[in-house]
Amino acid sequence: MFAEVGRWLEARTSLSGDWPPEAVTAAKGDHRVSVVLPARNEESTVGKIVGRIRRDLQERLPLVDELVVVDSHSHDATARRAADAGARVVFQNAPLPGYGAMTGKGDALWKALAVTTGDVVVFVDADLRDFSSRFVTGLLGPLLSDPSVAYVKGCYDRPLTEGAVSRPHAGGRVTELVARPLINLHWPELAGFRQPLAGEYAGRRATLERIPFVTGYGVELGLLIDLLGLVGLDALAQVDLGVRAHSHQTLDALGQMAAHIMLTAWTRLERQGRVPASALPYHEILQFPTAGDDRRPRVSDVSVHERPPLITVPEYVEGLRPGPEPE
Ligand SMILES: O=c1ccn([C@@H]2O[C@H](COP(=O)(O)OP(=O)(O)O[C@H]3O[C@H](CO)[C@@H](O)[C@H](O)[C@H]3O)[C@@H](O)[C@H]2O)c(=O)[nH]1
Ligand SMILES: O=C(O)[C@H](O)COP(=O)(O)O
Repeated sequence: MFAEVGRWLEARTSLSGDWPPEAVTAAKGDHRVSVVLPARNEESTVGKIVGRIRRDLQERLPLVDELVVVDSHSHDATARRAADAGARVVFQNAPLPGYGAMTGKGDALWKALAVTTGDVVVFVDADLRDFSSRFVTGLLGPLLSDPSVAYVKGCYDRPLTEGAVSRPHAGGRVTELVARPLINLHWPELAGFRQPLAGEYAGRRATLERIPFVTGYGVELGLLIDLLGLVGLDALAQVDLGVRAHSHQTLDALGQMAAHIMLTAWTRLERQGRVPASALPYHEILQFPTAGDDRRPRVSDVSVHERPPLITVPEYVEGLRPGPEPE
């Protein structure tokens, strides 16, 4: 099995430096490129990322046609910062109102896919602290230059930064302790993805609209597993984007994220007939808070919900794409 992974790594891994922005722009041809940033309370970073993409990939080079920030129920100035920097802001509940309101990152991405128009869509997290537009050009390189590639995932080194101290390679705790072991045990073909939970990836609309989106943090794992089934490993690629620094969540929040990842894996095992539907895991977890004064156990709902493939949504197929109305 790992021989196949080795062959794939050799054939399908590149470096962002392999894809100079000018060459990627030249390869764009008739493609239309949308960039989407899902953002929940990211007022401190979203404007800088949008501004960088605008300057480098819209004003200096004609690479990005559409730049959208999905405001994912923020309580801060995320929407204003994003709009001021030049993005079109879509509130998560606005598109496809007939499908009910939901929360979560995966739901934000599904809504973004519904309202954007690019045939190639790039997703970038809005909490990146050292964003470079090479993240976008690196992800676009393989897609725009090779029609057999359907989806490109970013990978990088991940420091763990606490205050002034930054430990190289110590970040990505859910990735290393949960996601990668799960993938190796159940979908070893995907073991070559260094950062399976990376929020930076790009895909062809024609592919993305054919798969479901888990609404919460399971979205990345769900996409990888479902894409493997839909298009096969050779249509997937990864690009090394260098180093990625972001704002870290609390250990308690990461525990909930880990549960989302495990439940998402379970839904795929069940769908693939590898575990019985009757063995549905419990959907709540009890945690002992690791921060603050109140250390009493707390229960969190970690249920995993899902949006259907957009190609099955009549309003989407008929092109009735709602605009960015306020929530
Ligand atoms: O309800 C939400 C939660 C998060 N986000 C945004 O999604 C991005 C990533 O969220 P974050 O909470 O920073 O996730 P991480 O702790 O960085 O988690 C990693 O692992 C997750 C699980 O796979 C992935 O979704 C993330 O992209 C990846 O960076 C950020 O722009 C958030 O603002 C939303 O839009 N809506
Ligand atoms: O991707 C992950 O594993 C989680 O987002 C945790 O990342 P961190 O350990 O860098 O906070």
